Amino acid sequence: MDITGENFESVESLEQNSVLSMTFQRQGDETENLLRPQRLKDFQGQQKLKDNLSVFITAARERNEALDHVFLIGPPGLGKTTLATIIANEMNAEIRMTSAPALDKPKDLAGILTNISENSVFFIDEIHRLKPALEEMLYIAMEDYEIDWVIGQGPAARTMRIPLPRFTLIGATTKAGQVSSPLHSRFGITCHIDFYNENELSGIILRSSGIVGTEITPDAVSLLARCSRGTPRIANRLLRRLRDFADVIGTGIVDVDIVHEGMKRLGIDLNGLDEQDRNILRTIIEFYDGGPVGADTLSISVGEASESLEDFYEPYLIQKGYLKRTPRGRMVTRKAYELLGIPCERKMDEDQGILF
Ligand SMILES: Nc1ncnc2c1ncn2[C@@H]1O[C@H](COP(=O)(O)OP(=O)(O)OP(=O)(O)O)[C@@H](O)[C@H]1O
Ligand SMILES: [Mg+2]
Repeated sequence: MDITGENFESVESLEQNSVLSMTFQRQGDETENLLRPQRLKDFQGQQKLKDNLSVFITAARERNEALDHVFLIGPPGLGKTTLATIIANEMNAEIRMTSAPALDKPKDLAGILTNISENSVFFIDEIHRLKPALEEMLYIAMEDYEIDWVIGQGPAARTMRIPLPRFTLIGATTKAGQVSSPLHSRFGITCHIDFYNENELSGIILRSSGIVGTEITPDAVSLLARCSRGTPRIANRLLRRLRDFADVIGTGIVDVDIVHEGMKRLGIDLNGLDEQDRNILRTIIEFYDGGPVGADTLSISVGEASESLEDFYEPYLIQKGYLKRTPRGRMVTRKAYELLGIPCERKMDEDQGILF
């Protein structure tokens, strides 16, 4: 590790910078924070995950230990950051938040690790983007609660081991496949967060409407849940837009008519698909005869960054059975043709609903 004694001086200020940049980012998300549950009991859905977490948290608290390191995996907006905050709250622990792209040099990470308090939570978002040198430092920190520090340069250089307080690392990622296995294996608790079903989303919409003070009818809650893409962040965002429509063109109450009108105006269908979702499916059908088409080619064709195509659009289209990822590229299914009302002339594997 190439941390020199003179770099050590600046470690603290750098650490403050990376935490500061996160603070600014989070200030922009005030409404989201308002709706963010703070306790496990308010976190809707994901029952199995909550039950397990609750056991691990209780056990760690009773032993007065730091919780084992937690790895949170799931598409954007499903509650990774929320869960990290909840875990810290339930552990009565301090939380430090940063994201891997904000950690540039090993000293940035060392600065945070050497400044955290006993049993606190350290949250690293987008952990798949951690640089290799930092990842190596994290291995030792997670396992031995120490970091290696090189003092001096050349032949006079010597390594010092600095002990760290016991802490809980929470790493979050939308791309579990890009996290190296040595890092993955050092997390004692792995949580996969899946898309939410309509019941769970209804619970989230009801809770949020109570917080923001929007009146919404039970039928409208269920309909909105269907249109929310299995994603709490989208459910909350759509609820805010529907509140606008209800206030300006309706009676102030979000009812089924307002949901229908709002979804029409926002270009969202009753499966929760938006214009870009349909554009992706239509592009694969019309330009690539249903596929397969490579991810990079597809991203250029639909004018969407490959990151958001892979992290945001594809997981839901795959989960809903409109798209498949195959070794040769992306392919649409029969369901996609049906959705768009395009006759399919290619043969289908009836079992899998895919073209061949
Ligand atoms: N289980 C849940 N119950 C209630 N609200 C939730 C739940 N999960 C998420 N939310 C709401 O959705 C919003 C987005 O969640 P969060 O920011 O935790 O997602 P994320 O997984 O961290 O997304 P990203 O990958 O983009 O960072 C939160 O502000 C919160 O209000
Ligand atoms: Mg997040």
